[in-house]
Amino acid sequence: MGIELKEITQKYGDLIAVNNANLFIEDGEMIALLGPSGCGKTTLLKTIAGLLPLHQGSILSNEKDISNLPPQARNAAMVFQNYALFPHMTVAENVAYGLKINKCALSLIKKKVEEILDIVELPGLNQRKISELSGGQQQRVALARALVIEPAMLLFDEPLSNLDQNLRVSMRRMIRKIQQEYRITSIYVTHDQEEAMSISDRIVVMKDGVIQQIGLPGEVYLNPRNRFVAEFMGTANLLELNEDDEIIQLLECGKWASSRDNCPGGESNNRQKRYLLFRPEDVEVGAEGNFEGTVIWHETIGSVTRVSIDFAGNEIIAEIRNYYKSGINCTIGEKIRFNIDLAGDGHIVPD
Ligand SMILES: Nc1ncnc2c1ncn2[C@@H]1O[C@H](COP(=O)(O)OP(=O)(O)OP(=O)(O)O)[C@@H](O)[C@H]1O
Repeated sequence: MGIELKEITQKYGDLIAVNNANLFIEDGEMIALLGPSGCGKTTLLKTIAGLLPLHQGSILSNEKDISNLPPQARNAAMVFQNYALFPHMTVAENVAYGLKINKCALSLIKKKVEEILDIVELPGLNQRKISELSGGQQQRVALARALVIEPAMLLFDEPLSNLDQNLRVSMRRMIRKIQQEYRITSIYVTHDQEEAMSISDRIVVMKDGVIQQIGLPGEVYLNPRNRFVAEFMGTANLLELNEDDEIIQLLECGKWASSRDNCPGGESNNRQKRYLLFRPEDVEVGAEGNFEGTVIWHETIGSVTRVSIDFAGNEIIAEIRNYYKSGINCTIGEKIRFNIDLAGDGHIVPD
């Protein structure tokens, strides 16, 4: 089911929680709503679910206006951070709940519950009480309960926030696999850019109630529309440009200078601050580097080492792969040489 949000504005009293949101979600697509706490993600999700009355705008589902339909008529299922399960009921009773409400035959309920528990990899736990399950298992039950009613739309509100890192990774793979297999149109709210990138077809980045950018994960990462998106999507090296683009001259990068008219930031108003953006993986540390800076700090986690370099008063973060085998020596306070690869996806971004 395709969903279209048209000029949605939501308010709590005087506070504008969502400001003129426009978005088209394709049938079977998984969209991540990404942004910091308080930016309006949950408000937008609840609005789509019908849990909040619409202040302004409209919601279309397969071109039919559903703006005023009650939640139960929208054929949507929600999965929340806090699982929202009935603790005194068994796993099977929790999963069967929606089917019972829909007055399904008992034999069908039993079959469906077993099938769905298999899909979320919880076979054989039908009779366990919710309180006897781990957090990860409880979230799988919540997912099973959402899936079992075969919704046209799945809405996730930070469903993995309570789980540890390893479980989050395995759960998000499971969610993505099921979502793709059954092609359920889905919206996934998160403040974690890594989760958004890994789970979705497209990402919608929000700030202060306003959609900042909509795009494929790679697009939003490589070509952020502004400084906020650049920083929210991962570590960003941002060198502020003065009116003469002094830093570009300093970098002596003709290729970059000639490509900058093609990027959105390149056309921005001159009075607005503008930055040259590149990511840590675009900085190549090595003795033959054209530039020199001073090491401020460095840390190694697994195979990746991050080095912070003071470069003409700007802090640049570089990434070194296999530092221990690389022969590169990072010592705090010592000079280090590096190159910056702007040829591919370096960009000028406005504030
Ligand atoms: N019921 C409410 N009454 C008044 N203000 C609210 C209500 N719910 C949310 N808000 C405010 O609306 C804004 C958007 O909140 P919302 O919960 O949609 O953000 P969010 O991006 O989902 O945040 P989080 O990631 O912390 O859940 C915030 O400023 C919040 O304080």
